[in-house]
Amino acid sequence: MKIMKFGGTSVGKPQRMHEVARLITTGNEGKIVVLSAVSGTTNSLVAISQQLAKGDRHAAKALIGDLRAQYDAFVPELVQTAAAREAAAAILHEHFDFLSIILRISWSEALNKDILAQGELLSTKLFSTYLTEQGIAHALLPALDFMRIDAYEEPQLDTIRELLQAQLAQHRDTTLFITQGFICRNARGEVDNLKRGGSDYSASLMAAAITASVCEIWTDISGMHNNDPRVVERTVPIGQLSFDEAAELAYFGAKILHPASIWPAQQYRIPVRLLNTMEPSAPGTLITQVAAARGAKAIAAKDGITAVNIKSSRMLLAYGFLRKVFEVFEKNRTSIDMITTSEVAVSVTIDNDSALPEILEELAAFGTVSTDGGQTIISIVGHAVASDTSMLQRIFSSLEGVEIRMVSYGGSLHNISLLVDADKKKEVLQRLNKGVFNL
Ligand SMILES: Nc1ncnc2c1ncn2[C@@H]1O[C@H](COP(=O)(O)OP(=O)(O)OP(=O)(O)O)[C@@H](O)[C@H]1O
Ligand SMILES: N[C@@H](CC(=O)O)C(=O)O
Repeated sequence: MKIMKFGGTSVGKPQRMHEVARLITTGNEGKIVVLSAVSGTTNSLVAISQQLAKGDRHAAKALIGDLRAQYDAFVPELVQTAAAREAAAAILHEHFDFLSIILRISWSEALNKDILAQGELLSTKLFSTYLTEQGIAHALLPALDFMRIDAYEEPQLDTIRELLQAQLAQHRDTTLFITQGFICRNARGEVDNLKRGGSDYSASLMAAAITASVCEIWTDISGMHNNDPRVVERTVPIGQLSFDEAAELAYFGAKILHPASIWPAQQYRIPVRLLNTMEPSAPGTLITQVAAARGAKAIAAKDGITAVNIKSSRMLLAYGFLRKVFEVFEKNRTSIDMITTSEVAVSVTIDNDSALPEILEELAAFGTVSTDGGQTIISIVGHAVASDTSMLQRIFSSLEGVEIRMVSYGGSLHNISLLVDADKKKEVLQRLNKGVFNL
């Protein structure tokens, strides 16, 4: 059995859903098809929720009206028969009814999660209606019945496996299943999600739960490219990556994959394929345990980084200082990406500044603390890239004149990272494309 995950753009138009139906009905292997919300829907739901949180019901209502109009136009192009249109109208009625009820109740974090879940519920139900209209046998599996996260928002893979297997066992004669990405239930039993872009993570967790033959991630580009195609003009697809390389790229900003989506596949040795719905015959990228080649494969950029600098003469010849610093971040559940130290100073970077005031207050006990916001981590990733003896020279000569705030080299053989001001990101990515890949 395999997993096929289709992202927002792959289900973003009725014609694209028709194309997805063709793709999932080729071959005899059983499939669990994981869908994202129609592209733009989750952004709209976030905006609706934000207006409600601010108490602006009028603005929220207008946004709900706009979203409804988009779905009203979507349905007649998706399905043709009266029965299917009636079924689709009932689905819209149910979910937009919910969205009108929320205008009358007070906002809470739990309600926010319920609002965000509507996108994947709508896309899967509408897609299922189309499959039914086409006479394609399938079962719609409610992800809320088997996707689980714990109190620390970590997926509970064993529980997911047990619950998903129980669901599949109820449909022994079915070989095609449709389910929602992104959404899950939390430790309190409430509707929750795996964070933005989390449908990839859902797919990989499901692949691990059923030990799938492959986890296919279908999107709008033919595989992982060597650089961010949104920023750099000339980029090329990468045929093969190891799990370690893909994980580093996803974590350090390659948007095509959710950062956490590699570990479940890697743990259960399930190959991951990145494929293009718009060009299904393109080879895309295959991600497996081993790296096919050494050297730089791709460059990624991670935005929204803050550097925290601690200067202290007490650090001089002292031991245990770094442990105390790290404990502050651990206590505040904030992970560190890059670190550099000298004998009297340490700088670390974080991508989540929600606990920054608490962290700064606690660090002040150790020395002088300062921060630099608006930073970007640029990572050059590839198997053993750090042991390529000409790599550092190529990186630095292509970046001559650009101020580099931090360098991480040697922590991982597969990654060289630089911290630069966010407004230098585009220039750095472009210059490295030439310097590292000759493109
Ligand atoms: N290195 C890279 N290689 C390929 N695509 C990249 C890379 N870096 C950024 N991207 C962007 O990632 C996009 C695909 O990811 P995206 O998350 O938008 O897909 P999606 O199929 O809409 O999925 P979802 O709805 O689940 O988020 C591409 O359109 C591309 O612009
Ligand atoms: N719909 C969610 C999840 C996903 O598409 O992967 C989002 O836009 O973030």
